[in-house]
Amino acid sequence: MGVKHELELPANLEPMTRHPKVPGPGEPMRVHHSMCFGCGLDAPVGLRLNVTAGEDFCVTATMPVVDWMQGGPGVIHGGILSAAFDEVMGNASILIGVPVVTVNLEIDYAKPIPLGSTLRFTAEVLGKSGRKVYVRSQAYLDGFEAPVAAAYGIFVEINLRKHFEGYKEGAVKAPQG
Ligand SMILES: CCCCCCCCCCCCCCCC(=O)SCCNC(=O)CCNC(=O)[C@H](O)C(C)(C)COP(=O)(O)OP(=O)(O)OC[C@H]1O[C@@H](n2cnc3c(N)ncnc32)[C@H](O)[C@@H]1OP(=O)(O)O
Repeated sequence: MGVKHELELPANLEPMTRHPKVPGPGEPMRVHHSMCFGCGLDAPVGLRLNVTAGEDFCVTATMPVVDWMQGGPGVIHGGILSAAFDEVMGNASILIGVPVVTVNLEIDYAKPIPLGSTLRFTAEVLGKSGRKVYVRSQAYLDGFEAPVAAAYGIFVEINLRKHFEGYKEGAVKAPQG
């Protein structure tokens, strides 16, 4: 069946501006947390996604599909792909300069994705309405014609300090030295 679904966007989308301090097109997005499962370089197990800023409200990313990501024999686990979409779309939201967390994630899985392949992602912020940020992402194996999977996410703006208050004591710290 392939990628079939569209996110219903509200009518009252607000104009967005790209934050002046985010990386320019072609530059790497900054790791938001070194122990993050999605992008952190110190995380003991993680996707270590490399996300690159694009034009306007777009990012791209690549992810090698390695053996520990296996779900069915020889192919990626759907939850791993979902986590990758979450991370890539969260990074796209950074371009409009608001700290967000995911509240809703929808995925279309169109083709099995073999271990040993490299996934390429595109993601773009479609709009903002109040605290809600609407994002879409697609994943490709060869070229950019037919996506092998696609995702829509709704992210909600948070007050970073307040949101994580009470959880930081339990945070896993990066190894020293
Ligand atoms: C790792 C994190 C680092 C963060 C640093 C920032 C760096 C930038 C990102 C980098 C990349 C990260 C990528 C991974 C990101 C995750 O994976 S985050 C982890 C998973 N997500 C969570 O843990 C979020 C858990 N949820 C919550 O804490 C609370 O629901 C929230 C998000 C604080 C919202 O609660 P609230 O402040 O009480 O607000 P509430 O009125 O309930 O909702 C606000 C609006 O959202 C709407 N909404 C709420 N839930 C839903 C829903 N499920 N569906 C649709 N709409 C909804 C409400 O209807 C409301 O709409 P309006 O009435 O304003 O029109």
